[in-house]
Amino acid sequence: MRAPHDVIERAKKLREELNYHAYRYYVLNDPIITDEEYDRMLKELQELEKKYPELITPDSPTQRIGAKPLNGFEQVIHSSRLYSLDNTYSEEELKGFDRRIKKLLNVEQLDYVCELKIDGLSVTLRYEEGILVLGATRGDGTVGENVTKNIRTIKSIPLRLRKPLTIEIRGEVYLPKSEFKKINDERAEQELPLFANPRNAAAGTLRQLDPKEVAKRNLDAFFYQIVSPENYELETQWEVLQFLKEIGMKTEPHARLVSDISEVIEFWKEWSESRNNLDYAIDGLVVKVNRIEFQNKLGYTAKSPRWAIAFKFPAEQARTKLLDVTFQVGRTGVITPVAELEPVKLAGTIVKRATLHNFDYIRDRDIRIGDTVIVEKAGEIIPQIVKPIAETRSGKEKVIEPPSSCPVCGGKVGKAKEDEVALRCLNPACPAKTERRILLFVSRNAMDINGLGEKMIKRLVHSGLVKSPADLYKLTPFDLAQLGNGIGEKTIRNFYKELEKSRKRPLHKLLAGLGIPGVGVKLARDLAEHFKTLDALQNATIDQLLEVPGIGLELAKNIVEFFNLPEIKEEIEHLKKEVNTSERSSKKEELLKGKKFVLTGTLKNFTRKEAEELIVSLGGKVSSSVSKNTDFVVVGENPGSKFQKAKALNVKTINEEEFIKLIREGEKNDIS
Ligand SMILES: NC(=O)c1ccc[n+]([C@@H]2O[C@H](COP(=O)([O-])OP(=O)(O)OC[C@H]3O[C@@H](n4cnc5c(N)ncnc54)[C@H](O)[C@@H]3O)[C@@H](O)[C@H]2O)c1
Ligand SMILES: [Zn+2]
Repeated sequence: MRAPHDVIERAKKLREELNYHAYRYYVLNDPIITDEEYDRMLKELQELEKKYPELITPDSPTQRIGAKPLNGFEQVIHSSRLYSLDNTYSEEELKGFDRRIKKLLNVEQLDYVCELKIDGLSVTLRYEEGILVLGATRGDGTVGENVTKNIRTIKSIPLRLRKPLTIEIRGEVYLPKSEFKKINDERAEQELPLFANPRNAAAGTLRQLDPKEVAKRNLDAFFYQIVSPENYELETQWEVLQFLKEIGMKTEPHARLVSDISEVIEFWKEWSESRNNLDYAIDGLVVKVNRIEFQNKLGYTAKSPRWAIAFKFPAEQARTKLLDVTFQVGRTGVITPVAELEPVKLAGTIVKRATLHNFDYIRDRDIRIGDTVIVEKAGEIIPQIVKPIAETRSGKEKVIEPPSSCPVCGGKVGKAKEDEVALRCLNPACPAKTERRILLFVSRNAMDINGLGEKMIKRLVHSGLVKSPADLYKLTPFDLAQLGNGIGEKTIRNFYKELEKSRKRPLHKLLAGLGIPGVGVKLARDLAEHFKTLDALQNATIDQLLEVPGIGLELAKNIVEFFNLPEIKEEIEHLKKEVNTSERSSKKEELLKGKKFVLTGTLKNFTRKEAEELIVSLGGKVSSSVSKNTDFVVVGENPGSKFQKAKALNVKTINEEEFIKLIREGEKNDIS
């Protein structure tokens, strides 16, 4: 039967759309539709192609997986293909899968292994005689990217196996949720686009060209597959998992062996509920036929194994009404439209507001006030509006117009650069901008001026007393007292104490507080270390900036541009008169010299990585196990066995507060 014209057109449209979104997802790591929407379109195309096989083109998204490797990495031709997985969101379809393969195998009963489906990206590792020699991404399944150097930075991946095997092992690299949240917080602070979910963040991280940058983010990995398991006398997937553990690979600890599809469904229900308790994102289960002999009999389609299926959890989405749109003005004047929603329950919390990103986003999706919309929470980030449901419109919905003037100061709005998506308030003196700039300047990672809360900053800015960070240093007690209510003598005294301390902070703190586009806490440190003084950095050329690891051309240009802005030049002249502008670090590096630290449990103010970096920057050492030679064990929440061991060995333990004290000590010494 020949496909009718409209079907041909529809298939073409779907192919184009799917290819575009696959490109955004796999190559740019920046999807703009949800996985559920993508999967729905893919299913529609699959069904059309099933009915009219002549519609299948070699480039159809139903025939291929992933994407071509990025330029910049050496290509790796895989020894055997890496496949994608078929997926379903429905119990009925899962039962259909069970019936189908039992029929194909001609058996009554089947064992399955249920594994949690980690939302990361697949990698394949090659060990030769026990030594890690290659790590590669999946790419398009046939050709991947050689990311060995980046893989080596992942601490849980052994560089040497417990047995001297030559073996190829596959698994999933992921970014822990806590780390994902931290990276997005940093990006939000810098007004950089956020990663949509941990998977995109993990892919964006592993596919960076600079392993040093990769090492700074705590990627982790789980493994679940061995190529040619028969060669190691393994007969089932369950044995594969045990074997992987034996040779030193990390496997996901919740996998379960079951003997019936109903148990799979039970397991799926359990995890749909408790998925949020894990520190890694999972988007479903992977259900695998346990016997490898059966797997081999079933084989593969163009895209995926016939012996496995991803049984996905429903997306964390809900429908609600868009009541209104308000506007938030950021530090650089970016105006973000915010959806005010009829409160709705989503993944256990009540959501009232969600981001609409920018006005192009609104226009592309034709979102209107009064619409019924889909809100989604992806991972841990702020909820976003996915799209309106146009069918439910009454005709009274209102088109959302970008504001013609700044909602805070009434100033002119426009785009800073022609190709920019964001709309900005162009008034350099906009109080909303000033407020945000001051907030950044006084924050803990920057100048750390305690005792200056959001409210007080608001009052200082609105009274006109503070127009820039340097103005903080010119405030008189009289100015402060004048602000009225709640600002007593004690508050004022405390403020001056903190302000004085901040004058002597090292350069990297100042840099972190200036709001240089694209420069977060870590880069601020790197820049300070490299250039030593603010003068040197201010006068740095693009070439000199490129010498700093982690700084690319785009960023270097932005930094130069930033320091050339007349208002920034002026601001810096003022600041130079008030605060230290050099990175004096000699004494600081001595502070913890030779001291050995072990960390256990979760800290509230730092990630593990940050704490480790701090210790190292102060001359200390961090090791992973407690011994008699350990000087301090820093104990966070829910400490592990290291805490017991420390007590048993009589090693000094300190809590987070004491740890912070120790470090503050470092900063004081550094500046005195
Ligand atoms: N939103 C978008 O624009 C967009 C675009 C393209 C693709 N996607 C999404 O990407 C997905 C398709 O991507 P895909 O081809 O990588 O497939 P997939 O992520 O759905 O499933 C296959 C992958 O699962 C991973 N996996 C995790 N745990 C596993 C385990 N225990 N055993 C085996 N594999 C495991 C492996 O990396 C494997 O490659 C779909 O869910 C689709 O919605 C979204
Ligand atoms: Zn404004």
